[in-house]
Amino acid sequence: MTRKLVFITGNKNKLVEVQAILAKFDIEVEARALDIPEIQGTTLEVSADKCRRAAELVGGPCITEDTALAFHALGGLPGPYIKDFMKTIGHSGLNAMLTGFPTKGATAICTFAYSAGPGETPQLFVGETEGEIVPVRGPTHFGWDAVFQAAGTGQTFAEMDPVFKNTISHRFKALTKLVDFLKTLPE
Ligand SMILES: O=c1nc[nH]c2c1ncn2[C@H]1C[C@H](O)[C@@H](COP(=O)(O)OP(=O)(O)OP(=O)(O)O)O1
Ligand SMILES: [Mg+2]
Repeated sequence: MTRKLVFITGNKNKLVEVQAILAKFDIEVEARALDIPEIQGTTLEVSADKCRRAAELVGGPCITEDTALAFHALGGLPGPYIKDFMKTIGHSGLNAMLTGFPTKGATAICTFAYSAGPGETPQLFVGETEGEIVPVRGPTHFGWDAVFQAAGTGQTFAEMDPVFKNTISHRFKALTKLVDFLKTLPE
């Protein structure tokens, strides 16, 4: 039976990837384009709080997702604050931040959260993909895709066939964990 999930996100590119990945698991995604306020804290704290607020807003079960980009040379920053960094300093700024540091290594971290409804503690599912920050290569329409070269591929996420990105990405890895969890719930 096809399962339906309500996904609260203001990001159309995320939605496209989530729908493509979950279609393979026979899960239909109903999107609500709400921009949920995000607190400061660890990626886990930000993710759990975002989902708690989303469940209150929609009044039922839902999923949310928070994406972080952790630079190894900077102790994991910008982490969950990558969106503000992108907006403020852009692709070249992300490269410039690492000038003089011995490693350009970065971890893309995706944290999905599932809440069974208002007042229900969100369950978290984390996926990570290793890579490094490189000068822009490929289309620039999705966040930092064009400056993140995934380890072992020689390609930035932006250069890749989207179908391939969806088999190695932080998002794919987190979603497989969410799918395993959903299988334990009644239909
Ligand atoms: O696979 C990705 N490849 C490249 N860039 C990405 C990816 N996934 C998220 N991103 C960007 C979007 C935003 O600049 C930041 C995460 O912030 P984040 O708060 O999780 O996303 P968002 O505010 O755009 O949407 P949402 O309404 O789901 O919170 O990293
Ligand atoms: Mg956000």
